[in-house]
Amino acid sequence: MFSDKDIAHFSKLETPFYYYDLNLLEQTLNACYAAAKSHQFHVHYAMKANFNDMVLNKIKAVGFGADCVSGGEVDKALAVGFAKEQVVFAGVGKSDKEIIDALENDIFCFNVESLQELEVINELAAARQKIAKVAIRINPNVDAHTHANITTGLDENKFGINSWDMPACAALLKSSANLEFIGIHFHIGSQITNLDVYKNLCNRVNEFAAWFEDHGFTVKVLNVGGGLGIDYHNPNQQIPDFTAYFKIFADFLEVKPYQEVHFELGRALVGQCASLITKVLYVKNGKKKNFIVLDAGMTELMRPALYQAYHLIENISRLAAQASTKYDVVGPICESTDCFGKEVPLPESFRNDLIAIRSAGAYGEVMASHYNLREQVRSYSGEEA
Ligand SMILES: Cc1ncc(COP(=O)(O)O)c(C=O)c1O
Ligand SMILES: N[C@@H](CCCC[NH3+])C(=O)O
Repeated sequence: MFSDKDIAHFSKLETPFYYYDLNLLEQTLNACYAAAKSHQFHVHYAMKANFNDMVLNKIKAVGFGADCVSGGEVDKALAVGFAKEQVVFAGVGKSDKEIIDALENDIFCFNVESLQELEVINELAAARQKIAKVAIRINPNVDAHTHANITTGLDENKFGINSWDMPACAALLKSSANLEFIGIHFHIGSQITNLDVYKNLCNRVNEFAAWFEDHGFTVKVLNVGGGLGIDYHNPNQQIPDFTAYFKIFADFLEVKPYQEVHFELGRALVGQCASLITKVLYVKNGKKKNFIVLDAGMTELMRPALYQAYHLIENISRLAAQASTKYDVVGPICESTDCFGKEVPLPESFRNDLIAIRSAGAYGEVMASHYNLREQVRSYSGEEA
């Protein structure tokens, strides 16, 4: 929800830009931290969701670790001051250079996604007289019941090591002198709103942890990934129910006294704290359709074009007016999928009206591109208002 002061401030800034509500971010982080702490759970923030400096600084200050998916993210996490013991490196395609840099930086662990990657990390660690801590990312074949394009834990997905490869994985771990097995890792998908799927995940985590322990390994870390969704239809009910989320794991995971439970939340922490603020360039009233053409497009926020994702769209120049007209709200990019919403009910809208596209804090600014040689999208926070 924007105050009159916010909107007056926006009208002085060049659009389009991401606007971050850092107070809301802080409240969300504190709620998550407290809920996790009550079960002694550890959270590594999934940096891929948003690596804007303003956001990362708040997250680091609360005390979360960083879950990184590229050498660039590892470097950034260390540069903004996350402790190396709190940096985890995941990803299905780590390059040799990225692995070497992470080894040199002595990060906490690698979440390993294939048998070949285990061999490569062992070789690269041996060449440097290092011991690499590894957690095995297991593909548990659990359906996250989310959009197919953001499901990661089914047999047909590219992520993780499949259950039938566990004997080979155990053998490799035993024969690899430069690997230290610390635990198991899972991530079944993103924007999960049906919390019941996490019960299925917990059952699989329990089975795999028992399997590794039966085969002579000590499983110190149970990393269950992230994926908690947000309510894109109600951006003003902003803080996800972290208590209910963590309670599922507290109730259904079998945790031994020497084990730690790790989470990698992204979207739930940052999703509601930003909006993309854009301006109406043109209004086109056709016979079949009315169009609003914005100065932001899929180059600034790709989710609708990529996953037909819903984001609430508001004309914040006319908040008091009735939503009397239906518009297709589109961007300036030369692609027909460059559309933020079809038949969106809005007040009658005019050139230069400010439009807010809500819930854009996660996978928004970080997925922006230069397609059509667009300028890099700007960002501001309420602290500058
Ligand atoms: C391995 C891993 N961990 C954590 C996340 C964070 O997911 P989310 O933003 O849905 O919490 C992702 C992205 O889906 C991921 O691939
Ligand atoms: N980028 C996706 C989520 C993918 C999560 C990364 N594993 C989104 O915008 O919803």
